[in-house]
Amino acid sequence: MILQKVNQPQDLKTLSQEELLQLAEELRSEIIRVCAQNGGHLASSLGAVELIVALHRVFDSPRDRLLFDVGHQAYAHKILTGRKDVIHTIRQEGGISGFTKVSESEHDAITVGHASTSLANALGMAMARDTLGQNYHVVGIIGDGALTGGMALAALNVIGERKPKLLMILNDNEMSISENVGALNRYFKEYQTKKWVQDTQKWGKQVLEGISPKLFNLVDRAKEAAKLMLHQENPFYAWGIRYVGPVDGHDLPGLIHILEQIKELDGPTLLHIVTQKGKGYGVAEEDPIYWHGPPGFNPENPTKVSKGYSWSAAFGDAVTELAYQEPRLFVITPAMREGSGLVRYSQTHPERYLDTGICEDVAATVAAGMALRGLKPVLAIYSTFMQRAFDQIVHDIAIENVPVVFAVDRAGIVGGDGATHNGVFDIAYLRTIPNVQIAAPKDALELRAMLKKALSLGAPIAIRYARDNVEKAPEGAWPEIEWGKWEVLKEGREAYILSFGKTLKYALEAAGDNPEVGVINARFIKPLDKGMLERLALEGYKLVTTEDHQRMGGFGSAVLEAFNELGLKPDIRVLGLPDRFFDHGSIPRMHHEAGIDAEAIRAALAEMGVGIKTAT
Ligand SMILES: CC(=O)c1sc(CCOP(=O)(O)OP(=O)(O)O)c(C)[n+]1Cc1cnc(C)nc1N
Ligand SMILES: [Mg+2]
Repeated sequence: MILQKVNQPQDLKTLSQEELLQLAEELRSEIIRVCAQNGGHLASSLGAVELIVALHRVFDSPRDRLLFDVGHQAYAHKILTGRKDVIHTIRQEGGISGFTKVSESEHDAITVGHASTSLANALGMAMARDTLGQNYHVVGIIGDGALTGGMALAALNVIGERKPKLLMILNDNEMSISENVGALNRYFKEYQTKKWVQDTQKWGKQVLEGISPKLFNLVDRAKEAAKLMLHQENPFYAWGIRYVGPVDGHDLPGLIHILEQIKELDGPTLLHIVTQKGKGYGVAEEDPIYWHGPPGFNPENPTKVSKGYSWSAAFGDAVTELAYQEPRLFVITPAMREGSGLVRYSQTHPERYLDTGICEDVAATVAAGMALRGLKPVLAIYSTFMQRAFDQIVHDIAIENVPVVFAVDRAGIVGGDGATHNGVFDIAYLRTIPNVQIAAPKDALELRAMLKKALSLGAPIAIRYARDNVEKAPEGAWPEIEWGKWEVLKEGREAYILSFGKTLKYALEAAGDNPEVGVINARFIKPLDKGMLERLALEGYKLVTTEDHQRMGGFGSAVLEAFNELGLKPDIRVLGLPDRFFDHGSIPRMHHEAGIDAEAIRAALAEMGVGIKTAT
């Protein structure tokens, strides 16, 4: 086993070409083994194996900085940089992160999980290096999906102007999570199929094989001039960035060779490599969408498992039905078709479906434009990724009360993806924006009721739901809902627990059959049901609020502010996530640690002296 001889990247420097090829296969097997055990980003990591081996052969991490965009494709990087003995803990409680993480290793140049940040970060590092008179390589590795993000494209614009010595590697597998979208993606798809491009590549590879880096530089300059004369429409030229490729991203010797030849080139260079997502593992090659991030599986007999009926599926079923009733409904996703439950909708209503690519900011403002001109847009977006659209929600939607409905998925702690993916800030940042309303359904029926009502209200409305399974609502069920009114789920003689969405189950568990304690489905977070709040306070009830959201600025904060406005001071405890990040791990355990579960609610009730009685 070659991997036994490799503990740090410098151990790659002495391996022969055969040993490097063998190492790549061993890394592939290890990635499959670990993902079979833990689940994880299998297809992306398999597709980046040769690239990562070549990078660590040619460059000197951690002196040279390797920045992986999103960081989900970096399992081989983790194994080669001193973490092979802990790779089996990836995404597990107390284990290593599923993404690169600065605090985890000196070899992890950036902490990521959200897409499109690597190039801006790489520019910053290259400029720091040059300003401080230091000398090391900075390499930004970005996927074709992440390159659809505005941050990445804007960074290219600045890089092309500043022209630092910087290597960017476009890992192009024509996939995001779904098939990739966008004009750049289409251009390169066509570009690669052009006969003259393929012939030039072949000729170029032969020529480049046999020449020294110095001569490569001369050839490169001649090629640049020729391409400019041919008015090569390659967009990277417009950005003033040297473009090299496309080359085979699984040809390990070829990759090593080309990296050695371009690593010393001055100015910004983009190496375009073509890879296959899922490379080397049949099922993942055939279906890179399912195997992008599968749950655990049997590596000998890998089969797809159903993850159960989720809130995402409930949303997808609801909009698919609604679209038949409402011809102006239009659904947008920023590159999360599968994750947001929209596969069936995209097939049944393709003419009213848009995948913008990984650009939540653009998606929000496109929705605004649609709403301004008479459509009824629904933007399906994860809570955490909606953070990318904060200004667009204020500037393009809320100020003019533009009617966009946000279907906010993954609200709350999400588990294996960890801190970069938890959806725990949306209430805090949305409720401060005038005109924006926030609702949280308790089940699929209430989701349907809220969705249909929201589309008739003509206002910006966020409907948030967790990463969780839910009972399927009957087809054709469109119940009414009294907008802005909470729902008493259980009467109480002395106290009430106010909660919504996922934490309602903790509230009901804490109340149990105790006649002293009631439970209210506080399903409208903005506007609050102030009439209910006033009644509860005036009638002297003790109150506990609980939410799977930061305590600071969350629902509980809103309730406290409301009592302050009402001039009322009930005995109340506000439970929510403490002021820290929650990494990957078990959701129930993190809820317990955060103090928002049934045990914490009971403790709060006891602290207020609420009698723990059982029904007589
Ligand atoms: C992990 C995660 O959350 C991923 S990985 C991924 C596709 C990336 O495609 P790329 O071509 O860059 O890489 P590839 O998988 O190797 O093809 C998306 C959309 N997401 C969700 C997502 C959505 N939106 C933002 C801002 N960041 C992320 N990470
Ligand atoms: Mg890709």
